[in-house]
Amino acid sequence: MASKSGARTSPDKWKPIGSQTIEGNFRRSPPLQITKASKSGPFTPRKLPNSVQQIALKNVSDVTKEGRKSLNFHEVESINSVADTEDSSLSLRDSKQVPTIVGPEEIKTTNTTKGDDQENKTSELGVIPASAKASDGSSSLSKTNESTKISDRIDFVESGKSSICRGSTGSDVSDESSCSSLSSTINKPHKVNDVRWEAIQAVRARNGALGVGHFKLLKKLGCGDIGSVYLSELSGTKCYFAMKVMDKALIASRKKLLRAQTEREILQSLDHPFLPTLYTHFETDKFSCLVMEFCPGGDLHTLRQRQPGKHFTEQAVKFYVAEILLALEYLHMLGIVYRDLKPENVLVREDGHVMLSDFDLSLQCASSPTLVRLSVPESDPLRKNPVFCVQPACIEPSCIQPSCMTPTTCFSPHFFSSKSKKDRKPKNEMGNQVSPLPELIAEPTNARSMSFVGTHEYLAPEIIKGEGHGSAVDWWTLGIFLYELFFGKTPFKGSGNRATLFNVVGQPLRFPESPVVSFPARDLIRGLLVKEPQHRLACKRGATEIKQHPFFEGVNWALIRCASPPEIPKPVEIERSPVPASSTTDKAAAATGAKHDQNDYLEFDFF
Ligand SMILES: Nc1ncnc2c1ncn2[C@@H]1O[C@H](COP(=O)(O)OP(=O)(O)OP(=O)(O)O)[C@@H](O)[C@H]1O
Repeated sequence: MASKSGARTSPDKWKPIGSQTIEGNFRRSPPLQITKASKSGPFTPRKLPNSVQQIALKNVSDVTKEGRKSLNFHEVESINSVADTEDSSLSLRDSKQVPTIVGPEEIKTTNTTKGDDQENKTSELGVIPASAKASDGSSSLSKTNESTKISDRIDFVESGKSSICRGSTGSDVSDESSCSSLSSTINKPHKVNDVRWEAIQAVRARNGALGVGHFKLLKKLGCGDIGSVYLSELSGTKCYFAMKVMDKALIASRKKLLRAQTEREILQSLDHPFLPTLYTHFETDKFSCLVMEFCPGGDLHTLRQRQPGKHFTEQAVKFYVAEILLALEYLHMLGIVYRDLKPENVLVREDGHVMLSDFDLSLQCASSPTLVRLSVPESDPLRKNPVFCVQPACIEPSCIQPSCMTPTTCFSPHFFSSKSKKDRKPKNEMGNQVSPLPELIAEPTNARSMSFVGTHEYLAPEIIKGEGHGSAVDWWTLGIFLYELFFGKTPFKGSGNRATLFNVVGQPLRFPESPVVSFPARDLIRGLLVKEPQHRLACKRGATEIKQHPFFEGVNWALIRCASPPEIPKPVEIERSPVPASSTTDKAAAATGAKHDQNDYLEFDFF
């Protein structure tokens, strides 16, 4: 129950940065997720009756027409996997339209829900016809070996959908103790100076466990596949949070408990400047709630659309990609393959730095980060004073705080190299730079999944081809991400999702003539978008390889979080005045079953 006490708040007057344009902006469809159970033994495709497959296929087709949605079609477990993230489901990560296929029961539900729509969607993800056009019209891909493979993959996906057996590993993830990388929500050493963390701890110390009664829900921020997110205030503290509220019965009926659990467990384990903080989580009879850091700056997709030409400058791209790279490196260290990188999943914090959100498609597996000492010449001062503060360790406050007293100097100009042009190495030598520092290799190299997971335009070729994938998919998606931030579009987008998949596998990478993007930037994108994962940049030494690329030349990795962001969101306004009856918040409240109490806070009947 939302508190009835406290000053009056007008949730609809709350204005996040860019809220004026966010609503009007085109927002890509949320991800499609097709999932099949993980299993612990060797993968054996199972088939459901054709009729069932057709229904499943129709729903895949349905979502593929919608645009950029994540696919999550888990077919085989990963080696060393604690758990692949999903139940056996096919779902559309769309707040309005979320058909889900898990087992026969759920297919039935979906069938009912989708009704007439299904017929004309069947062909979209069916076997791709021999004459299928594979690109935006400029180039076509007739049925070659590659296209045959994609078709086979789609057939495989279809057959995979029919398996309703949840693998034995599917429930392992529930046991926190079974995954050494997961730690308690309480244990967040990097939050010691965080006022929100202190406020939460103070309530905890005073009242014991936190519950929904400690929060005022102010505004609905958005809706995902497994829950709705609300701006909330810890009562009496003026500390704001994003609270994700998940209807337990609903997610259970849609076989998404495992996804919700995966997300919670991953969030619990995180303590990194560019990843979300889970302040607390609690359950009511009906709802499961995650209280996270609130990002008032919206997501990077929306922010990009507000830029001149709808693309970021090189300096801005460098900043955002550097932060996301560190986040991915940290995740890989924890044995988490993220799998769903895209601008929509990158949220802009109050201070303009970014964080990667949305972990329900991630793969958890084992990782053994290794510190590799490179040979350093006798004369090198590093030999006497070796620098052991490798990148991940540098997120420790003790490591970077002293240098962070003047935040604006960390990124610009010192974030970048101050070398003059003539001091710079020729381009052909640039790729061979080797850092004398110890290198951390954080790749979960043994991770392998056969799941069909991600967002069409971001899917790595090995996922589409069903060859099994590992952490290299995150480096592929980083390449697409870079490309999109630079050019305002993704490189392989076709006229439909099927064409996009063909293009990813079969079309060469091309760059538009404008905007003009530097050679190192294009070189990095090329390195990341190598179709064979074993030849892709970072496939061997992970993020370390990418950090050493000339595009990031001069970046002070340890101090990025102290650097000046390209854009800082305006402070959040929360005007405390009555809410007009027709307000957006009222509509959100009506949609979610919430209503305003006498103080204009959202009050949830279901609590
Ligand atoms: N920490 C946050 N701060 C601000 N807004 C947030 C935050 N987390 C989520 N949101 C908003 O809520 C929306 C729903 O988030 P949520 O993570 O539930 O779904 P999603 O990102 O669409 O993906 P999925 O369907 O996989 O859950 C997001 O699109 C975003 O606009």
